[in-house]
Amino acid sequence: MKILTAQQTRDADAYTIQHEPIPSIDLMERASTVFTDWFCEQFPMRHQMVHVFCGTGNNGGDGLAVARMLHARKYDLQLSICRFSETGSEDFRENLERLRSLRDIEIREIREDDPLPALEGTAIVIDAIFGSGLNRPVSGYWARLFEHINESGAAIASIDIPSGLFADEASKGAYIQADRTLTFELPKLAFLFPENQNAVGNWTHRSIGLAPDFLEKVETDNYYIDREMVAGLFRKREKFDHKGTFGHALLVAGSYGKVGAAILSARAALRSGLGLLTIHAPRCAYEILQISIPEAMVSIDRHRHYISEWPQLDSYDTVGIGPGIGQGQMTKEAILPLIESAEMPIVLDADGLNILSKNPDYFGKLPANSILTPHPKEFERLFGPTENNFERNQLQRDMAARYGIIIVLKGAHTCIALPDGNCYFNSTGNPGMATGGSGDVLTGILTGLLAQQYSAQSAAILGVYLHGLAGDMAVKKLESHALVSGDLIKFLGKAFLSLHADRT
Ligand SMILES: NC(=O)C1=CN([C@@H]2O[C@H](COP(=O)(O)OP(=O)(O)OC[C@H]3O[C@@H](n4cnc5c(N)ncnc54)[C@H](O)[C@@H]3O)[C@@H](O)[C@H]2O)[C@H](O)CC1
Ligand SMILES: [K+]
Repeated sequence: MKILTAQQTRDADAYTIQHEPIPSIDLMERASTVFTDWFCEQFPMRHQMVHVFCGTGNNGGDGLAVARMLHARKYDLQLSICRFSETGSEDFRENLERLRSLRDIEIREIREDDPLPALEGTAIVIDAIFGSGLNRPVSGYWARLFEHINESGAAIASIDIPSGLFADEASKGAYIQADRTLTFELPKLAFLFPENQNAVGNWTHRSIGLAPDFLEKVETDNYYIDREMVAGLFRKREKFDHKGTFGHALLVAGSYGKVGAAILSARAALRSGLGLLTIHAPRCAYEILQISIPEAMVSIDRHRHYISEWPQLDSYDTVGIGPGIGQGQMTKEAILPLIESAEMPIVLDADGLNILSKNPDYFGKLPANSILTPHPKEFERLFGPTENNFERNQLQRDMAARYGIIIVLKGAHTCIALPDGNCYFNSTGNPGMATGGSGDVLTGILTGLLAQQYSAQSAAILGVYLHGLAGDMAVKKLESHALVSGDLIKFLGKAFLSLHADRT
């Protein structure tokens, strides 16, 4: 699914009006009906007061239409228009007329420096003040109004985007802190960054029927990973496939006290359909690995506690490096030449990344299309600090392009930056997965998929999605406090199965 900029959304809007064709007031009516239906599902109780705050642009027009629709559905309403402009957009004015003709909804107007309106903590606020047309940060009196609404204790539902938030750049002014947001047609980039989590709350998107041919053609470099995209990447096994078809991976993992990371990663690799797995680990891990993962072969380092060498790479389709290896001098001296000698895309995680970050001259030696999986702190160590998530996203994109690698920045919406400049944001996963070993599991999945000859791009998108999906399935059975990373491996099979269902 594509992510569009505010300008592209306006273009989609205009194209739909012209080519469907549909009068713009009717498109607003359609959008408002979509919001109203969603709102009634979210807040089915009709005894709470609903206070609709409207601006004077088209987002405000939506708010007026929604008020009319909720009135017809017997909700108790109060309505306030924030008078930024005396005229307002054409569709705003038309909806104001329609609402006035009902006569039984009181329409209050708020002008700059008026006393702030009374707002009950038990009310529900519908935020229709600014939409995607916001063109400067909100400050002064209107910022105080936003603060008043945010602090009222009322539940807040935003139409399209929380007012004051920019859809595709960092937000500097005041913004509404919604509990829930329904956005029209496609997700907005700002929703995917953690700094905006307290603005968008629990968000969802629904189609308002914007022109499919426009959405098909419009060019973007941002995508939201959905089931359809992933089902298209996933390959089913054929009758005459054998273990040789599914590749042989080498996993370089573990050190004294961190053999568990190697186990988690190895199990995840095997559960993602890998043909053969060899784990290269220090001597202290030998019995532990042989007993806990009978499916894997073990290549033993001459050092008892740390990795200090690596096996010949000729017989492997890929190498996963990092889980639990530590950052000792010996390990560094083994890992850096390993990176340099690999001729196929590899997966680099955890201490593998930390070693790399201290040796930036090795960035350029990474095999093309290698997958790096930093969390935000590791990303910062690798590529430096940034002011906000939009800047960090740009840096991620630039680094992926410069070094011809895939950077998987882990987070609530893990972002996969490809060498071609495109970014894919994940839609699966939950806070229960923020637990030790979760990253080791992802490394295993990615290594397993790469060895099976998925392209590095497909492996990254499919692997990240499956990892989150397994977490979503696990959390339904276990609740997020109780989830441990080993559970992700247990639910990988179910996650694969659900993709099967989409392919048949
Ligand atoms: N595109 C769609 O798919 C549809 C969108 N709809 C809704 O329309 C809004 C976008 O409406 P637009 O009129 O372009 O913008 P806003 O309502 O956000 O209002 C902008 C309005 O306010 C002025 N302004 C901007 N920033 C500030 C500020 N900081 N302080 C004061 N005034 C400001 C600006 O000059 C404009 O006049 C979209 O989000 C949807 O909700 C349609 O209903 C249907 C399809
Ligand atoms: K809004």
